Amino acid sequence: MNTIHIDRLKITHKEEVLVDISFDIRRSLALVGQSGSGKSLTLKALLGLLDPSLGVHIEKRCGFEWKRGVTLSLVPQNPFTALSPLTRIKDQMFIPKEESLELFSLLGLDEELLERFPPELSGGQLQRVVVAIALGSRPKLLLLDEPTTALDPASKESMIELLKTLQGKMNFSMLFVTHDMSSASALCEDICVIYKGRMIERGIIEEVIRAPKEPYTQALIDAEFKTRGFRN
Ligand SMILES: Nc1ncnc2c1ncn2[C@@H]1O[C@H](COP(=O)(O)OP(=O)(O)OP(=O)(O)O)[C@@H](O)[C@H]1O
Repeated sequence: MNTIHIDRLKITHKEEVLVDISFDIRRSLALVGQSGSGKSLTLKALLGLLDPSLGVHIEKRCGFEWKRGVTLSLVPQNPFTALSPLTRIKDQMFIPKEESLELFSLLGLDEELLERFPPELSGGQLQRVVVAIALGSRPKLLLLDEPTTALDPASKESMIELLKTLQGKMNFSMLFVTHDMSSASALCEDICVIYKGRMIERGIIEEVIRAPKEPYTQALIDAEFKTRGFRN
């Protein structure tokens, strides 16, 4: 697995610089920050899906050939709105049936679900279908936009374990965008903390959680773990 480098990703709106960051993705990187810190803009810029009113410039990106929907796939935040409710799941897979069956089996989904419409599935099942669709092109980099937000704690945990298993089997890198430190640390090896569009701290996630250098990182950790006694 190559390390993916993103060098000076800059997003502007008129005179204002909304995002200006560089980061490396080894196996898995969590981009963590509060609401409005620039996480979604960063993902959209990588996908080439930014609002045209915004300026975007990426000085350099390397590590693999960037092709949206082929080498680069997105697991969106909300599985309920990601799929067309009036189209059977099988007609939203866009890959041969044998490959859909293989992915469904890897994801622990019953093949009978392929015949159903999205509203006939649970939130956890829908999220796994969305992951199956994203993995259909065998991407090199999987972008994850808070994909566990809509799930209950047990489904959240099993989704994270599943993503790690799939990564081992299918060999892709992950960029996980979230404000949730506990999910970030459960899924990723590295972290980049983002504040107002700038990287303020990065490193191996376990080390950053154990000894954060920045008060902002500390506040994110406290917000997530304090009540559960994580650090005591
Ligand atoms: N089209 C736009 N034009 C101008 N400013 C924008 C636009 N889109 C986003 N912004 C601003 O850029 C900043 C970063 O927004 P972004 O959506 O990336 O935040 P975020 O970290 O993903 O937040 P959340 O966790 O709430 O999704 C915010 O201040 C937002 O108001």
